[in-house]
Amino acid sequence: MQTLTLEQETNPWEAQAARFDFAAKKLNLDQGIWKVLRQPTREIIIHIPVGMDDGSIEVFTGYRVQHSAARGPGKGGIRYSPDVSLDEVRALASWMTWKCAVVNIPFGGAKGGVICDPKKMSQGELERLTRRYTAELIEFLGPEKDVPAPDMGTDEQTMAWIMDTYSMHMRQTVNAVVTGKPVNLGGSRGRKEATGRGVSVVCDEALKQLGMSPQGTKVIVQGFGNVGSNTAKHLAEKGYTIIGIAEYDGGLFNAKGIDIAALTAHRKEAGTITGFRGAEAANSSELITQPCDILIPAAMENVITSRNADKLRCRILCEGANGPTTPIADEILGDKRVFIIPDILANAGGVTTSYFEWVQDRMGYFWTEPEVNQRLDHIMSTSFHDVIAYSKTHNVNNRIAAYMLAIDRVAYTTKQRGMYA
Ligand SMILES: NC(=O)C1=CN([C@@H]2O[C@H](COP(=O)(O)OP(=O)(O)OC[C@H]3O[C@@H](n4cnc5c(N)ncnc54)[C@H](OP(=O)(O)O)[C@@H]3O)[C@@H](O)[C@H]2O)C=CC1
Ligand SMILES: O=C(O)CCC(=O)C(=O)O
Repeated sequence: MQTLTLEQETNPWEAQAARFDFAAKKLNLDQGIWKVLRQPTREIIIHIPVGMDDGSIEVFTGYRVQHSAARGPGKGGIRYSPDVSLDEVRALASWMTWKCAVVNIPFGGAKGGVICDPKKMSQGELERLTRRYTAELIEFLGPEKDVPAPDMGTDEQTMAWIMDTYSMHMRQTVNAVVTGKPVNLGGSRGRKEATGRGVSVVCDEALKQLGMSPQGTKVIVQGFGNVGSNTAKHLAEKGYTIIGIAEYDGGLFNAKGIDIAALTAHRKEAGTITGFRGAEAANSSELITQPCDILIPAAMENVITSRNADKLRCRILCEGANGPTTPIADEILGDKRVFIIPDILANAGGVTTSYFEWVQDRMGYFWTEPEVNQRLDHIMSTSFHDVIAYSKTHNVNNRIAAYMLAIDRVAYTTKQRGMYA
């Protein structure tokens, strides 16, 4: 892994491939299956014309990558961002395959993205973009084929538009085609908070593993979107002290702990975390290198690289975001004995509750929020211990253990089905 160039280091697809190759080698994976699982099955690129509010026409590029359907339908979010690229979506689709396998739910992996800036678009423009993106993908999506969900820049309204467009084409309401929908359209209770809740469960398990307790445990969270804000909320409710929040447009620090409920209310009103009176303003990139017990990157990829990994001063790194740490940074953090809870385990709470949503939609029978949360907590804590056990048995770090566990499960199914005949 040390031979990677800086360009490869920050390319999410190369980062995914480096971990995959390393884990596959450790598993002594059959060469043929290795080749099958190393590449996505299908990569779709579309150019989407959208009538803008000012009367002009814009053309947006979108992707849907389906990595593997060995264990079930493709599953994974759709990202709206100006920086999204095919390599990023490829990596995210592969991570979905491994993530679903780590938590042992019956899905493969897929991911979508559209190059656009949702913050600069009106609701009408976003709706037209989403509907045409869905229409272009119509034959590739479906409850038994590929089931999208929200990711950065998309939300439950986006999912409602996808569900409606798909249903119009099918001439009937098909709510199981997406998850992360509004509850009254067949969304699952608990889905909105599920990723952050799941992050908090694996933090609890890590503390037990290391002989620590939530009281007195200091946490810094990067990102205060869906994952970051809900992670902070659940950890604060459990007694952890959230001392820092690092957002794109500025950070906050309070050694005594930030009142997360008050910050959430402030952000709702002001549209930003900056200007919050209950903490000092702080530089976001410096904040993630401040001493803390747990650092939780919950914003985007490549925030921990060879350039800053040696400066981190956390005991635990819990990856709420997908791909926040590069392979070279992994090695540096390994030398520093940082306990890493890898993304494909740590943030799997979202897709796990998406699985519950898909199950409920197909049954037409909906669970209460405590029922959903209890099932989620059970899967997250069991999966944490599965990964730790794998890491001990095979004498590898937690990330490689999670990849090995996942690859082993997907390889087994691929082979058993004979998906190469
Ligand atoms: N939503 C889900 O259920 C799941 C999401 N994930 C992953 O979690 C991560 C976050 O997703 P999600 O919370 O849904 O996305 P959101 O769009 O809801 O939130 C992302 C947040 O990160 C902030 N941000 C972006 N770049 C930076 C940066 N460089 N430094 C600090 N903050 C930054 C954004 O700020 P601003 O608004 O100012 O741009 C925003 O608040 C992604 O990696 C995603 O793939 C993983 C599993 C499930
Ligand atoms: O909920 C889902 O189906 C997928 C969530 C997602 O995109 C992710 O886990 O990265």
